[in-house]
Amino acid sequence: MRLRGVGRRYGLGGPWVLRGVDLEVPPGSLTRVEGRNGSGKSTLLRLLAGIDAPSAGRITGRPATAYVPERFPAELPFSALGYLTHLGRIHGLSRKAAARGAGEWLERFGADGYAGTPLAELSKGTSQKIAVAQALLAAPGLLVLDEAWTGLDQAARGVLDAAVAERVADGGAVVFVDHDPRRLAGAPDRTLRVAETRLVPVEPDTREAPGTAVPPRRDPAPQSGPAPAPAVPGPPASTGERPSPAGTRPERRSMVPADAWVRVEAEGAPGAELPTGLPGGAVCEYGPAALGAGSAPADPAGRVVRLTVGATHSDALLHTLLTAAPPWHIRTVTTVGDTHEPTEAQQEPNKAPQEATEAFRGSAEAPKEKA
Ligand SMILES: Nc1ncnc2c1ncn2[C@@H]1O[C@H](COP(=O)(O)OP(=O)(O)OP(=O)(O)O)[C@@H](O)[C@H]1O
Repeated sequence: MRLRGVGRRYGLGGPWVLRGVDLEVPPGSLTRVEGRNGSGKSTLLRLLAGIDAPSAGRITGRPATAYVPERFPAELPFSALGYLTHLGRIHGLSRKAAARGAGEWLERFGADGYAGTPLAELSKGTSQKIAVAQALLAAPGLLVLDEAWTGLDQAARGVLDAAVAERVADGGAVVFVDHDPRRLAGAPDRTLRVAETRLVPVEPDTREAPGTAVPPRRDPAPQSGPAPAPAVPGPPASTGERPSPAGTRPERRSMVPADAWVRVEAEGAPGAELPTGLPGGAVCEYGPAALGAGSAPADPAGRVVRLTVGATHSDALLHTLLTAAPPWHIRTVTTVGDTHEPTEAQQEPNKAPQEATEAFRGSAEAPKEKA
């Protein structure tokens, strides 16, 4: 997708919020947008998402696009499942595929217990899960996230981190804004700053040190169209380099107490072996060939592992799993002993609190643990 000379101002003769923006958004790229409050980040993201039109310039080559707004329209007269199914249909899925995708994403975010709940009755955290799920379920070519992590609990943020990595690895483009400068740090191909109506690239060496889990894409991203000549070109093609070893990165600031534990359940490809030297001395309860097998039964297919690690090493562990060759699919991320992070149970005291911090349920073989 390309933006050429794009400008936006509100109202006739109003001041320009954006002006002369030239930008290429290639497939398989991850772009962070930053800038001061009121600088025009959301304006740019709405233009990218196609829900607002430029006052000047042109946008061409838009792929199927999904958008997570800053504020979710909670007043819509739908249940959570009905809304997601409806949105799936709008994104072009068949009714069956939309309903299946809606159910899967509700489960993955640990919100399947609220499938029949009207949107207006959902907590802020669950509403945000629905807002994110509606964007993810059609696997869009362009995913635009405006502060999408805000309001999500720790486990759901991990699910979204993993979903972003999956989208980019599948050749989708992701553009995001987040108030936390460390969000997906180290993963974006580029960071762009909105400043005084312009969009300028941020040099990597002026950025804060990285420290989170989502890896750069693993595969070279296909580049399409003629070579760009914009002020802000697309990110360079992947070199196919392996990311720096997990555990060498500074740890991400987290609301999870340092003495909490994080349990990760991951599924490998047939024959996949766990990377050696897992960060933080991760304890494997069960897995292929009963790796360090404990009391829990091994998954019959031998492809599911459950790893427990100190919270300060969880990002590095996720990073290691997601960047393994072949990568491991993250099934659940459960915070154990997290007393600070709001859980669904805490947000919605009248609703069933079971498995409150579970990102999504494991298979029938996977033994359940109370967090
Ligand atoms: N619908 C609108 N009508 C009029 N002015 C608007 C509208 N939307 C945004 N603006 C103005 O455009 C400017 C940029 O707003 P925008 O929300 O894009 O900034 P932002 O960088 O996302 O801000 P924040 O970080 O606070 O979310 C602001 O001055 C804002 O008041």
